[in-house]
Amino acid sequence: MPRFSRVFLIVMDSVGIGELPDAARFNDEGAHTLGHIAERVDGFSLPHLQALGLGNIAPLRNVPAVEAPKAHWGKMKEISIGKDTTTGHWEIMGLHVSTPFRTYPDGFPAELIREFEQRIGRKVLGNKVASGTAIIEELGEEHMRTGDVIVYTSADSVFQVAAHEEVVPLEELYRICQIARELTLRDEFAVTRVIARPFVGKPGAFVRTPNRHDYSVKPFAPTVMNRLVDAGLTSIAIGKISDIYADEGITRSIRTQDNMDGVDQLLKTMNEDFTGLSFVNLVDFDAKYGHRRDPEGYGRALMEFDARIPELLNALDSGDLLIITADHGNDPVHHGTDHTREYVPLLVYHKGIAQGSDLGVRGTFADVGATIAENFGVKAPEIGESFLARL
Ligand SMILES: O=P(O)(O)O[C@H]1O[C@H](CO)[C@@H](O)[C@H]1O
Ligand SMILES: [Mn+2]
Ligand SMILES: [Mn+2]
Repeated sequence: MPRFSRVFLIVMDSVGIGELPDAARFNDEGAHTLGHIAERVDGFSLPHLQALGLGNIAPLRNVPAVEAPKAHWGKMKEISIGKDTTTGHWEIMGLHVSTPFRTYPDGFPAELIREFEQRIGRKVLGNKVASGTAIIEELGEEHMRTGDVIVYTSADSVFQVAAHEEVVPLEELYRICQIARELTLRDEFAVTRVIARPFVGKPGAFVRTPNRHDYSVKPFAPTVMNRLVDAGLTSIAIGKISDIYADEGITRSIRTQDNMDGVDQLLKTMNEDFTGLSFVNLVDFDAKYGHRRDPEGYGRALMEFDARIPELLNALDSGDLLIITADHGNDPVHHGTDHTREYVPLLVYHKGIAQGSDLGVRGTFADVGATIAENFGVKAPEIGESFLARL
């Protein structure tokens, strides 16, 4: 019998809590996603996360440490060489990404673009590092005129294809991305994720739609989620989770529209009878506010999430475990528009905690995966130390 029959895992995408010791290697000295938002945003407060012990992890303006946190608290270090979503999530589930994913700071090689253009029957615009909203402003009009697709990348290992939904119908864009996926599985053009980035609207007022779709490579080894599925347990993926793990180790996948929908879907699974994991990624923090360097928007999104915490806690049964964490930072006051190399917060709650305890600074994100593995009695990942006995 597992100690907890259901584990609910929430990744607040990009909600980092201060620079990692090796942040300088990533040009991220001084980054502090939560800290800088708290400093910057007037009226910022997170009363429910505060009650769980968020302010006990690190000093945050208006989110003080509390005497008796309702949850166990700590922060976790990333040992993998990377600060992208895939690396962070794979490490959470027990993989050490020791060879960084290949990136393309100067755009993709001409041979790849040529072959891609031939295969899709359209030309390419852009082919450079860019912010997704900026590049559609820059090239969207030309794209609408010519039908050429916009290709861009970032500090992550991503091949992103942006196209207007009325110029390139969604099915075609997805087909185009399948072709890009095929081409970038080759070693010489390796890319972790191909992402369809459809948008709508008129020049000067383009908006991206929720029809984004990611095509990720499969994890290079079985994750804790694979072990759960192999043991006949349930593994529910909500939001981007199925994309991030390329459908590996997942028994059911639920798409979401936004953060609040992600919380709604997680709550629905709390009303279901199952044994295993229900795992949600809340991507708006990162995609809508972190990359856009919008601390106010980010702060509001955090407060909106905070307001849902009581519902989540109430929906839990006595045999449930709730873990809240993140996958990397994305400090909205940091230079550039990319992720930041940070610790991630760790809050662990179940019914019947008289007073939470300090789980300390965890050596790897994989401590979460190791805990889940031990709880369900499946093979432990090669990295990570379970904190199950501390709960
Ligand atoms: O600027 P946008 O298009 O949001 O892209 C961001 O989203 C990508 C995937 O999460 C990241 O690699 C970053 O490039
Ligand atoms: Mn992420
Ligand atoms: Mn991101």
